[in-house]
Amino acid sequence: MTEQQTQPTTLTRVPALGRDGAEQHLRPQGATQGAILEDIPNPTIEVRGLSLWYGHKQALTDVSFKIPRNKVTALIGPSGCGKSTLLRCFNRMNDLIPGVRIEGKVYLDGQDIYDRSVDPVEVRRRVGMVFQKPNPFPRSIKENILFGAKVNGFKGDKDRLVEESLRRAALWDEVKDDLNKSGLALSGGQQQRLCIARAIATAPDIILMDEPCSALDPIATLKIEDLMRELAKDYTIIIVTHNMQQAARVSDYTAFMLTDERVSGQLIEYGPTEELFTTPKDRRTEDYISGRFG
Ligand SMILES: Nc1ncnc2c1ncn2[C@@H]1O[C@H](COP(=O)(O)OP(=O)(O)OP(=O)(O)O)[C@@H](O)[C@H]1O
Repeated sequence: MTEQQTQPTTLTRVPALGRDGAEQHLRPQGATQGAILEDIPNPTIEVRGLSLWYGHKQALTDVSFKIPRNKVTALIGPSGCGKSTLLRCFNRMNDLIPGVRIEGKVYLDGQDIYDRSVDPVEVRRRVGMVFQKPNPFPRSIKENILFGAKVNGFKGDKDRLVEESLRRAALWDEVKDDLNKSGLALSGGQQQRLCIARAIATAPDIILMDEPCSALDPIATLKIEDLMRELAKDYTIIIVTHNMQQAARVSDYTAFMLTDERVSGQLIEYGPTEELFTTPKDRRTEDYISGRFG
């Protein structure tokens, strides 16, 4: 566990709730959360009663919430609580893991992405993903951008696509004279922005980011955080982060998840980031954001 994970966020202002008896949790501990449906009109994603098992092991339990369009939503919670599993449900990446069973619904713009009629490849085009460790292909910068576009049968102006994708990922000025250089020759932060540009090039609606800054230094991290805010003007961004300060800095909405001895992968609390960090409704959220566990 990193130092950042254990430190309470400086933005935290927790309410003075009692520490004992009935006030321990505003919601009964261990209760399945059912629907946590903030009033979010026209969400990009709606999750309803989502549960997931890896073989016999349950990793998500009855998760329901709506993810707002063109905002940054952060998934936070202690290690192993199911954040990455939930994130991977949004582009059907869990389908690729043998033995996975899913119940419940994930609607993308009102369409159930697990419906038989839906092509998972099309889902993954609409829902791009950026991983913890930058993973450019061992090809040129230009080829990295064009790869997904080619797979999707892109017929437009390739040079324009490369430039626009790199501009949107705030990388163009740094690489415009070196487009044939290997993506692997870039710095870690530049590689991550190249991966974001590669995701953007397939014209997604949503970009999933699974701890995108955990392998980066503080300066590269701030650049990616600025970029996330910029990208949220055009895309719905969902980020998994261990770093609560980062969640507080970049996200509009935050979902707090927990696995305890009774229930795996529950959504404990969800709402506007400022509210969740300053006036959490559930004692477990308060304990987590103030560094008392996890
Ligand atoms: N491919 C898999 N096969 C079996 N179990 C898995 C698999 N991936 C995750 N799990 C289990 O599911 C649970 C949730 O894992 P997940 O990676 O989603 O949690 P997380 O909150 O993202 O954790 P971390 O913050 O440590 O990355 C954990 O108990 C984990 O061991």
